[in-house]
Amino acid sequence: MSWTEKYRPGSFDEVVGNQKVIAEIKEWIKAWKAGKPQKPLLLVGPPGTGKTTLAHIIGKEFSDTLELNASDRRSQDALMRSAGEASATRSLFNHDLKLIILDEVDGIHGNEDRGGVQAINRIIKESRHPMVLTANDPYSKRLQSIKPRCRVLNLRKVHTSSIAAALRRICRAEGIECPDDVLRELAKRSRGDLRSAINDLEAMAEGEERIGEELLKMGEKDATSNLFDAVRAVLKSRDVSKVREAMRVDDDPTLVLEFIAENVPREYEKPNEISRAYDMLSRADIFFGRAVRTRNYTYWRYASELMGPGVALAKDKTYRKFVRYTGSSSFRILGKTRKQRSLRDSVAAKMAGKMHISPKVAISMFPYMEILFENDEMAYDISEFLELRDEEIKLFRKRKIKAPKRKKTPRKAEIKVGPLYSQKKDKGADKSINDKATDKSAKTPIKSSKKDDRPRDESSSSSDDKKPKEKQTSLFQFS
Ligand SMILES: Nc1ncnc2c1ncn2[C@@H]1O[C@H](COP(=O)(O)OP(=O)(O)OP(=O)(O)O)[C@@H](O)[C@H]1O
Repeated sequence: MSWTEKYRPGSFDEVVGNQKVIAEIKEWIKAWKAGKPQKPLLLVGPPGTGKTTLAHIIGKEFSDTLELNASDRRSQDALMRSAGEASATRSLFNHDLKLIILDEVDGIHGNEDRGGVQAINRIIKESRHPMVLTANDPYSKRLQSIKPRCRVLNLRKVHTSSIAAALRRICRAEGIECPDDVLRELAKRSRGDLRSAINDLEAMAEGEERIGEELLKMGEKDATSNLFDAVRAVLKSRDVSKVREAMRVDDDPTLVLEFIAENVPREYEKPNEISRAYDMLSRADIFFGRAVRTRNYTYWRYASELMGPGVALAKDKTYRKFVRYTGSSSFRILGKTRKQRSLRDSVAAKMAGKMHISPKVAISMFPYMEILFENDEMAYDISEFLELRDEEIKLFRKRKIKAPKRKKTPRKAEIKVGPLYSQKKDKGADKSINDKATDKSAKTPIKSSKKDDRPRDESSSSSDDKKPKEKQTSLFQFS
């Protein structure tokens, strides 16, 4: 049994925080017992603050409890069948009062939930039994019509010092030593969510008798705490309903998939378990893709089942060990390589523009470029031709390129651009090479080349004959 269940308060005295709300609840119960029917209670508050716990404690004050999860498949008929009958029929004696609990009435649902709000409103209207509803989001659209029919009690996040005190009690009961500052830090990180604080404590205390600062560092979390709770539930448990519950996080579900995928081999030990888990994840990924392609987001449900319960049941048994879960390394890698990738793309775009090839083909030519860039002159010419910046050049060569010493012949650089490539078309490119390749004497050759209206192939061939052929094996040889 998880610690959150083990230490779930059984009476109002054990509930931490929200004492004003508890006082109002007690009055509400008193009124019902005195034969004065009351509006249903709507407990609204952040997760892990004790709404469900309070509903169950209230249930103990009545003869019976009928609990419905409003997030489950419930249509108007289903709700009325199960709760409607019970709510409308009541004997004349108050000791027969049944508490109807509707948990998470602001849940997220698909089309089959049409009529759910209507059904809830109908039950509220017709019920002669006390009712407690719970919800997380006070601004949920679903609550708009329900709220006016209820007595709304807002639960606040549990105070850090109260959470620390609750954790201290659990440590004492479990025989675990933990310094106060560590407990306070844990409480602070839970941001008012006592359930998450207890879950963290349990994970950190696994197999330990003492929890110290060091362990606290290991368990450090960021804003993605809910996400880690989901990962922990999937990897640590084989309880399908617990896993499903934990999978309901605010984060992008594909991010949850990434985090689970990252941590599977940290938790699972047998190769066939790991293989089964990744099989489930890859199937889930297919459904995510399908959902995006077809915009039919009901596919998410399949994905969620596969990456949640599917991965959880991929293991033969649960492992009792402390595992440090980490975020997805694929994002870290993408983050680290972002600069490199943008350089790659900008060079590919330049090559594509000048060489009339696609960026993809350009990227496939990078290994050849590295070879070509080993030669100083070639490296100089190509980078001039492509107008590469220094950092782009570094993609192909680490050493600096020295400007080649050449004779001041006007045609030389033009020829190097290569007879295959149309010099008629790309005068701009030739010019830039001429400008720099011919160094200080650049002006003369450009002038002469501009005046020259003859096709370059012919004009260049005579002077070209005398030059070493090797220099003509330009960029375009490998295209
Ligand atoms: N105020 C509280 N006092 C004592 N324990 C609490 C309190 N709030 C939460 N807990 C602990 O957290 C567990 C989960 O609490 P509970 O299910 O009542 O939260 P909730 O507010 O209904 O959350 P959710 O909105 O996610 O359903 C409980 O079993 C209990 O161990």
